Amino acid sequence: MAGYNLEGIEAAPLKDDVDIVIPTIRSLDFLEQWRPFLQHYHLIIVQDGDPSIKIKVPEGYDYELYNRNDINRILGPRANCISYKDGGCRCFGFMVSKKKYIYTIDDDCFVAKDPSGKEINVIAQHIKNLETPSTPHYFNTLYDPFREGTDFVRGYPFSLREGVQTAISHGLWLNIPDYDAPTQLVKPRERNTRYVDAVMTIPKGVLYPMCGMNLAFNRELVGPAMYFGLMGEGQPISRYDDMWAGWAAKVVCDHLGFGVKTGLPYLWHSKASNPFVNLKKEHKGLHWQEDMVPFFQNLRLSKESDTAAKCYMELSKMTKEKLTKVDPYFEKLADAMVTWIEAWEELNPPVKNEASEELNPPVKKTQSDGEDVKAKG
Ligand SMILES: O=c1ccn([C@@H]2O[C@H](COP(=O)(O)OP(=O)(O)O[C@H]3OC[C@H](O)[C@H](O)[C@H]3O)[C@@H](O)[C@H]2O)c(=O)[nH]1
Ligand SMILES: [Mn+2]
Repeated sequence: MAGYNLEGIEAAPLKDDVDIVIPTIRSLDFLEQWRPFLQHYHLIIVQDGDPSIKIKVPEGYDYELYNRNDINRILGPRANCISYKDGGCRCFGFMVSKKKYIYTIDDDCFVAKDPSGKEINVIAQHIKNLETPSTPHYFNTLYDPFREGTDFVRGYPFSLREGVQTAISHGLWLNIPDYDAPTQLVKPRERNTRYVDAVMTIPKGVLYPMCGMNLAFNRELVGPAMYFGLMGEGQPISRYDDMWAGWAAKVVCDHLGFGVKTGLPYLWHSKASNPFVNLKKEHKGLHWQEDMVPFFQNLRLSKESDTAAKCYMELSKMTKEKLTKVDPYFEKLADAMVTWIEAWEELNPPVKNEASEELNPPVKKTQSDGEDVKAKG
């Protein structure tokens, strides 16, 4: 055993170091079922769509809620980098958080059970994934060597067994799988009933389709690279928010020496969005991904890019240079990537050392109707 025994992790691990970010355009009733696992954590709710609609947050949760008016007020002209009418708006929550870890979940996701019938504590598993090293340089055939009851197999070089810091933990889904519209159309009744008891590191140099439905990451390592793009209303593409972020964040993690894991935990995805609507939203992505994926596979970031923010600024330049020929949209996206980093750095100024004057006061968060956003419970 490689020495990380997190099996006994308590029900609400690191509750002061995690923010739960939820994009919503419908209802938050799903939080009732999550109380045993999520109620101890602070929520950042990003309300998409019409800001005049009042979203009800179930009693007992501590939260901040931001609608479009709040985003416009806090970011000013830079708000135009945050998607409207697309789940990608969630990344605003990543930006305003001050915590080390983010867990983001969709509002049609529920608690799943493992094969023994035990309810799955997604946060506890994501924290285990993030708090134990990844092994991107050499594949361990017994999967995650840092889990209880497994280890590195014969032939695994000892020089590589320390692993690297884990930046992203990508969870999966029972019931409705995250299929694209064409697949959903030809397999409307397909349900994922297969629970695979494994966590594995995605090897360095390999991309993957990151889904934002059940996702956790270390904000301090990779936050600036987790921009969910410019999608939704007014844009030629939607539902590629998490894909763009996943490709970008993976090349940044590879470059900075961080790891990405996928597998456990599972949640129960309850709602199949309408495949015909989805096809309209994502059809350009189905074409463009044949160019976007090779773009990310072939790019090389410079050694001067030694932080996620610097990597992302370099990525923006490369996006403009290499993808604008695919569609002029990518020039607009490249500019939005720069705006995102500028906004991120304004809301998350570098921490000054003890000797210097007071840290910048945190961004004042108030709701659009003027009352202070208070931790509500
Ligand atoms: O205009 C919108 C649409 C949705 N949301 C919120 O985003 C979450 C995902 O929405 P939904 O469950 O309807 O989409 P799915 O097809 O199941 O999700 C996949 O595709 C879209 C995203 O990339 C998502 O991460 C994928 O899992 C949900 O919380 C909606 O309320 C929104 O804010 N604005
Ligand atoms: Mn869904």
